Amino acid sequence: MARVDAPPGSAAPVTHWLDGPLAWRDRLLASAAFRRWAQAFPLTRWLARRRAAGVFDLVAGFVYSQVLLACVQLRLFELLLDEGPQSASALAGRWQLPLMSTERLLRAAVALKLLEHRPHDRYGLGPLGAPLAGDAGLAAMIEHHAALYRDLAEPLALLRGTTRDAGLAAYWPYAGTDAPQTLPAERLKAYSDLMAASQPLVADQVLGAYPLRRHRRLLDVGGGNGAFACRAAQSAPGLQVQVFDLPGVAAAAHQRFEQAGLSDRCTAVGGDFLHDPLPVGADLVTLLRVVHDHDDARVLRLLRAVRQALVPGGSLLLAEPLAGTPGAERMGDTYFGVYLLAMGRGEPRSEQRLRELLAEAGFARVRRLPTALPLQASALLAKTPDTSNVNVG
Ligand SMILES: CC(C)=CCC/C(C)=C/CC/C(C)=C/C=C/C(C)=C/C=C/C=C(C)/C=C/C=C(C)/C=C/C=C(C)/C=C/CC(C)(C)O
Ligand SMILES: C[S@@+](CC[C@H](N)C(=O)[O-])C[C@H]1O[C@@H](n2cnc3c(N)ncnc32)[C@H](O)[C@@H]1O
Repeated sequence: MARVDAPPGSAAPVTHWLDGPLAWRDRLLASAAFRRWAQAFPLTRWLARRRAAGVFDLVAGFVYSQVLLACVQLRLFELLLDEGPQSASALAGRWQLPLMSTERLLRAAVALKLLEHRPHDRYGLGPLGAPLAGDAGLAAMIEHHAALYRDLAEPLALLRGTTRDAGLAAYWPYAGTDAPQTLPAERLKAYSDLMAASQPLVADQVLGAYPLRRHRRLLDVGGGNGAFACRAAQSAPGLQVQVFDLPGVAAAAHQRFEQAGLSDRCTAVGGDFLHDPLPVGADLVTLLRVVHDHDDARVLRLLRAVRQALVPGGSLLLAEPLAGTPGAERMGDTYFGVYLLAMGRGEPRSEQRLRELLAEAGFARVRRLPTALPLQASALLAKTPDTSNVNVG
């Protein structure tokens, strides 16, 4: 259905032939009498129950999240994986928590499928808890949400831009300044460590979708403290890898390369990718979880700089969660839409919008690389024209 916008400044109401039938449907669903009928009538009861459960999940979502946070803070999933099923009293003793509240938490986690009841009154991992056991990236992300939830405590203040406790804006200091290269190293460390911890979630998708062996030289722009660069170098033994990030972050990447014994193939350059020239000569540039942090004007500047830096015929691999991902719509428009609003800059973009920006920056063929779990990252591969990089606008 095409969206119909009122022309700017016009007061004439915009209508569509579907408005009438949809208004009728809305009034029906909003009617308590209809809902009473639908939940009592055998043929519609299942749908009424499913809708009610859907609404309930929206109402209770924060409670679910905090049950999960308590499990993560108690390292419950790792414990059950390493030591097997446990009784409530054993866990209460270990955690020095009252037995009653331990049981309350364990039963809450069972209902959320994080845990399962096991024979002899014990608790084991459930189907949603088991994948979390030992996943340091997800655990770090779950613990990090405390800052997001502080910003969300008053959602209307967030929408009006009057939030008092700017948790995420302070956490991501580059989003609130036009001089990010002057940020002190200690303000870069917390987010860089979180990105490194959660980078496997992205690297698994990217490297699964696009093996790097065909490339000679990779430039990871906004590459953080080098976690992806190390994975990339390990996945393709002939590859030279360079990270470009803010000076304090690039210094941390340099240290990581030394510690990993990869300094002969991995290097790091510090600078501001919106103002400083990028190192030239790569045949592949990666932008992983970078573009959605910035508004369109900055993204265009960045994409043009990337195009300049690439050798003719070189490729750009852009990976991040996309808006409108089928089956993961809430991840893009709800989660990242709100997250980036709280951060103070950027937006989740659809594949179509990214294609437009890439075309405007002078990239030629763009194709979607299917990733195994688009919820975690989608990937687009764009090519520079085979001729030299002149006139990139
Ligand atoms: C064999 C048997 C018994 C059954 C077989 C049935 C079967 C096949 C089951 C499948 C089991 C399975 C393999 C499950 C796998 C589950 C997985 C992989 C779950 C993964 C979940 C990932 C999640 C929830 C990721 C969340 C990511 C988040 C919240 C990321 C946040 C990122 C942020 C905030 C980034 C910030 C950066 C910025 C600022 C936006 O630039
Ligand atoms: C969300 S993080 C992603 C890091 C990494 N690509 C990953 O996926 O783990 C964005 C990165 O872009 C870097 N960045 C933001 N603005 C920058 C700028 N103007 N110049 C250089 N790097 C910048 C940040 O320091 C940070 O490392």
